[in-house]
Amino acid sequence: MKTALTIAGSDSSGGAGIQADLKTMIANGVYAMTAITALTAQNTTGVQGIFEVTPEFLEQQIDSVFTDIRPDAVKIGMVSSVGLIESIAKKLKQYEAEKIVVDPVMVATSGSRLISEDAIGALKELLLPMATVLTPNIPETEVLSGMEVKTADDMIAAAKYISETYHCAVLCKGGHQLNDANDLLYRNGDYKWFNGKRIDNPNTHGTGCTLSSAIASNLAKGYDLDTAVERAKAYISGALAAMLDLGQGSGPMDHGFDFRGKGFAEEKA
Ligand SMILES: Nc1ncnc2c1ncn2[C@@H]1O[C@H](COP(=O)(O)OP(=O)(O)OP(=O)(O)O)[C@@H](O)[C@H]1O
Ligand SMILES: Cc1ncc(CO)c(N)n1
Repeated sequence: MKTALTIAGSDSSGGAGIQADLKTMIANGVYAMTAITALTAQNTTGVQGIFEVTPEFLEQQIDSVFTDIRPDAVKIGMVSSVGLIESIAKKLKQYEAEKIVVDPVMVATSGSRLISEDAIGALKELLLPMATVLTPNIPETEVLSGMEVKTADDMIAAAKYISETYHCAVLCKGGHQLNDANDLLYRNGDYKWFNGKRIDNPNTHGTGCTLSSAIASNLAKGYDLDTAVERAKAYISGALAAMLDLGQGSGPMDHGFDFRGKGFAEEKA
């Protein structure tokens, strides 16, 4: 079985972060492992608290994983401080990790900030150049490029800048801000649109985490980047289309939609 590691923060409400990553990886057919950067006390209405692990303990978790079950792909999500970013960069270099998906998490869907200002510099300098693919949404694309993004052409210009500056492929997500389901992949001086069907669902907590984990899972299984993005978008469309409606804010998706109808969930219930 292929394996994937998520290095990210825990979301107590289960819709984003580590929990979304685990659910997504299982649903996409890989064995999932975790290195937790922080615990958040969080729900669909906001983030009530953040408790970071120390860089030393994050390194210990990454050591434990790589020295035993080597991940075929790695997804990096919420990393809120410079020390944690330095630890991840050091350890992934040491273990020569491959297929790294970086989701440059900055602000939760609920509007809460998940990274310190100085950590953005470290993210750019240390993690972006290691990424097989980077998955910013529009606001993150603006921060990373220093450009304003209001149109599809702006997305192309900003993704080109980020890709050329940090030498990585960039999947700029249209998301809730621009055209919902249409994402742009910029790579090696060329670009390609992945157009999804917009699903009319206000519950989008954790969409970014879910997409990046689904891409990492499919890269782990050996699919090329285009196919991995295609398959990840099909998975997220299914999870949104299941129309789960939980909580008082922007709720989570149904990560297990594909298990149902096969008798599995019902039999085990
Ligand atoms: N209503 C929708 N219908 C279909 N696909 C969607 C919809 N909203 C978002 N997506 C897709 O979900 C994926 C995640 O994009 P999005 O921009 O929402 O991420 P994000 O803003 O990083 O998420 P988060 O809210 O977790 O921070 C993208 O592939 C995007 O195209
Ligand atoms: C822990 C965590 N990571 C990422 C996000 C982004 O959606 C979130 N809300 N919480």
